[in-house]
Amino acid sequence: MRRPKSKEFRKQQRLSEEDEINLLNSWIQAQKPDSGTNPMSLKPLPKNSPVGRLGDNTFSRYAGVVRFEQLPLSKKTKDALRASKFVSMTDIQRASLPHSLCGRDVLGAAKTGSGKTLAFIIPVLVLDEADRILDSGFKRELNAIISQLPKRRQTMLFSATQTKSVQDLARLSLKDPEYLSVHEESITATPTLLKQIVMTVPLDQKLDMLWSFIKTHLQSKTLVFLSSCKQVKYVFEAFKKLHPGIPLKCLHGRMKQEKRMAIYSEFCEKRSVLFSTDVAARGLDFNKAVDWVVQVDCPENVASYIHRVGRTARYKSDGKSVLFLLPSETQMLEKLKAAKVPVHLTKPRKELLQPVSSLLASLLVKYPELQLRAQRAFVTYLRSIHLQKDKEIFDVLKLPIDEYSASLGLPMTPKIRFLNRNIKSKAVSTKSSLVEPEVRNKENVLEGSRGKPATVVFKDEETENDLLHAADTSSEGNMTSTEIGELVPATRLLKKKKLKINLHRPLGKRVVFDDEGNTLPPLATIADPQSGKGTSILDPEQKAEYYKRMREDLKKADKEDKLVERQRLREKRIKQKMKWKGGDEEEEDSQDDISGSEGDETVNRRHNKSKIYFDSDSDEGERKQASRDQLAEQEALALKLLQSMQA
Ligand SMILES: Nc1ncnc2c1ncn2[C@@H]1O[C@H](COP(=O)(O)OP(=O)(O)OP(=O)(O)O)[C@@H](O)[C@H]1O
Repeated sequence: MRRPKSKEFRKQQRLSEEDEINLLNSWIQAQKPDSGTNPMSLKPLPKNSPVGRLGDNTFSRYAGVVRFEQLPLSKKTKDALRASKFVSMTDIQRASLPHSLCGRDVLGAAKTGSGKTLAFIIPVLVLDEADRILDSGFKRELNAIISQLPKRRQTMLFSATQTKSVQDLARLSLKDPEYLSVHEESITATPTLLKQIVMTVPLDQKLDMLWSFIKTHLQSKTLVFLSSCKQVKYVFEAFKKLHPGIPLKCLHGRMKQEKRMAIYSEFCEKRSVLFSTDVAARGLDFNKAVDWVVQVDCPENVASYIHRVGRTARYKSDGKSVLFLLPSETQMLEKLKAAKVPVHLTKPRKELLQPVSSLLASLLVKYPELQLRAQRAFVTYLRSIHLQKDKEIFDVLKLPIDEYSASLGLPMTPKIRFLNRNIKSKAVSTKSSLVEPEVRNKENVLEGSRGKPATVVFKDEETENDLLHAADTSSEGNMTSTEIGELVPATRLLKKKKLKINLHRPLGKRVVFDDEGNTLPPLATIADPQSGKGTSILDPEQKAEYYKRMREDLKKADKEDKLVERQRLREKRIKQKMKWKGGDEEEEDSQDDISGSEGDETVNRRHNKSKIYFDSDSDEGERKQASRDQLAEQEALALKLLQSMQA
């Protein structure tokens, strides 16, 4: 048992802490770097040169040093850094720590994964992801926080895509902040070890493409970005049911914080695919490297792109990313280029495409709740495009909605009310009539999905360079719409005929034609004494004979039907028994996909399994009885019919 520390000991400790603070303060004040300078431009201290107090009032220089040990930090902080194996500082830490330690406000800009967290954690503090926090979406929350802060304070703002807007900074009352942007001279805005690929993919091929990517990268840790919670939920649930051979997980803003943390830790530890919204786009450092970042839906702007891809290739690791761009979104390439983001435009190849739409369609028949998810995913995607600010890139009117709906496995295109309302007026002037599919001109809507049948996809991991077939150009090459069309033609075009119901058509009349093509009234072949067969049937004796034969035929057919039905049920029973026997193994195999994704679901599945066993058993009996009843009913009905005809 730990003995309580004596009063005297605590006093001693307090005094020595006070002494340490006084010493640190004197050191900080004596060696303050000049305001407006970047300490990185100073020479590092020579190795083994003394650190701390050198004489009565002389201290070692701490601006420009490279090791944490050389900074005026408390013993506790230094011990913790050493224990975490942080020895040398990164650029942003070297540049900002000397200023922040002497109490100055800081505006820090450095690439993703470059160590900004420690740069503010050490002096503490903080508004991280500054540009996002200053976004209008967080206005109320930020104002509430600021109202609780003391007037005299030190403020530091950090981001990989820093804001310099005077208006934003005024809101936080920054006082002469030190602007420290350590990668401004860099030729790229993203980490050097990040390999970035862009592919144009028509909307209705996105899921085929994603599925193919996952199936060909089973050994990778992959982070997939989609634009809404509902899309994340649908793709996660549907793909999970298809068992791709790698654990799947999902993360979105509707999850509780504890659940998010659990998924985050699991993803850090295990090779898996994480489907996420932008909730995972910023600040998250997955400590066991993410191999691939896949952006299925185009990010809202370049800043968002940079943060998303920044989840891989962190600090000194390498990483890869791929962005699927719709043919109508290729403007994004120009914006990335202007922001110094080096992307390689890659031609997808057809050999490895594994279409998933038909599998999804079968799943949706089997699981009605999944169909609901698919409908929601469909609507929220269109809404997200509709709400995007950058209209140069995002144009909901250019989307092939019927094809997109079919690609999600949906049997019918759901109604899109918000578009109906907003586009009605525009639809008059625009050729693409998204809200009125029956008059839509296919040429306009299927932009980029014309041409040869399925090309596409990804390369196997081991032979990656062969699989990701480099395009003629990098992002510099402008693509014409014809090129785009040839590049990624549609996997399939599901054309739907609009069925028209003619309310005025005559009802209940069957038209019969004779050999010359003349119309005859219904049942004329039986009733007309001149028409061969009909004559004989109307003869009473022959009629009786005819009904007798019919009855016998019916009985015979009934017997055969019963036999076939019995055989079918027997086979089904045997099949089911075999399935139950082999069920345990199958369940274990599928655990891989289920475990980690939704913990409680594993338990539910186990429950369901036994439930299915008993339910299906009793179902079988009921079904047998029902089919017997049905046959008896049909028999009785046929007899009744014959009798009434005889009468
Ligand atoms: N001085 C250091 N020495 C070694 N590793 C470091 C050092 N500083 C930070 N790291 C490591 O680098 C990785 C990235 O750091 P951090 O998460 O702070 O990046 P960031 O710049 O905040 O990125 P983002 O903009 O994406 O939030 C982390 O795994 C962190 O542990």
